[in-house]
Amino acid sequence: MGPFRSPAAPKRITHCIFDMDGLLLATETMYTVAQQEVLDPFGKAFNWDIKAQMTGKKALEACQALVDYYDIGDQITPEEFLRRREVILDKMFLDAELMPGVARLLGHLTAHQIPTAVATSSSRKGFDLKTTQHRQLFDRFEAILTGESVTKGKPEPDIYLLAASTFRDKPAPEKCLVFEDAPVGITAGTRAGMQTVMVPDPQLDPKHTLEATEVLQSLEDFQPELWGLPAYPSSSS
Ligand SMILES: O=P(O)(O)OC[C@H](O)CO
Ligand SMILES: [Mg+2]
Repeated sequence: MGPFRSPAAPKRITHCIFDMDGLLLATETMYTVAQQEVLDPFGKAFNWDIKAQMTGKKALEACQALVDYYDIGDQITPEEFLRRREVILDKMFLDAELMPGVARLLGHLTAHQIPTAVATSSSRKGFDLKTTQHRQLFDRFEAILTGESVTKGKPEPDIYLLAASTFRDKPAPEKCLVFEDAPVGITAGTRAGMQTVMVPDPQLDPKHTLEATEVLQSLEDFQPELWGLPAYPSSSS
C-alpha cells in the first residue's frame, strides 16, 4: 500500500498533533451506524455526502448539520438527535480499537521523545469511553484537548493552535504536523498554519482531500523521515 499523494515539499517538523476519531481510533463506523439507527424512523438513508460535511465537528454542530441536511428540523431538534445518538454510541465506544499503524507510530515517536498531543472534537466523556482499553497508549501524549477545550470547533483552527501553545516548548505552528481523517480537520490544521497528513476513509470522495499536504491510505504508510523525524528502524517497516 502506498500513499495516495506524496507531499510536494514537506518541511521539517518537531511536534505531532493527532486527531482521534477515525485517525487513532476506529470509531467513525460507530458514528455511521448510530446515525443511521436514529434516522431510521424518519425514512432517511445516511450517506457519504453528509458524512463528509459533519465528520470531525463538535457533536452538536455535527447533529445540527445532519438535521439541516435531511430537512427534519420540524420533527427532531439537533439536541434530541444527539441525545438519541449518545445512548447508542456510549455502549459502542467501549469496544473502540486502534487504527492500523497507530501503535507503531506512537511507540516510535515516544522512543525518540517527539512531543505529541491529541486534538479531538469528541467530548471528554466520549474520550474517556473510547480510550478505556488504551489508557497506557493515551497516557503518552503531552496534552489531550477535547471538544470542550475550545468554543469554536473544527474547521476553525482554534483547537490546533491551542494544542501548539500547550506543548512545553511552545513550537511555532509551522513546526507542528497534524494527522487527520476529516475534511473539516484538515481545514482546521491548514488554517492554523500547520502541514497536514490526511488518512481518509476509502469511501470519502477524493475531492475532499485536496487541501491536505499528504494523503495516505493508512498510517502504516507514514514515513517519518520525510518530515525531518527519525526513520523507523529498517526491521519494523
Ligand atoms: O475526529 P475527532 O477526534 O475530532 O472527533 C470527531 C467526532 O467525535 C466524530 O466525527
Ligand atoms: Mg477524526
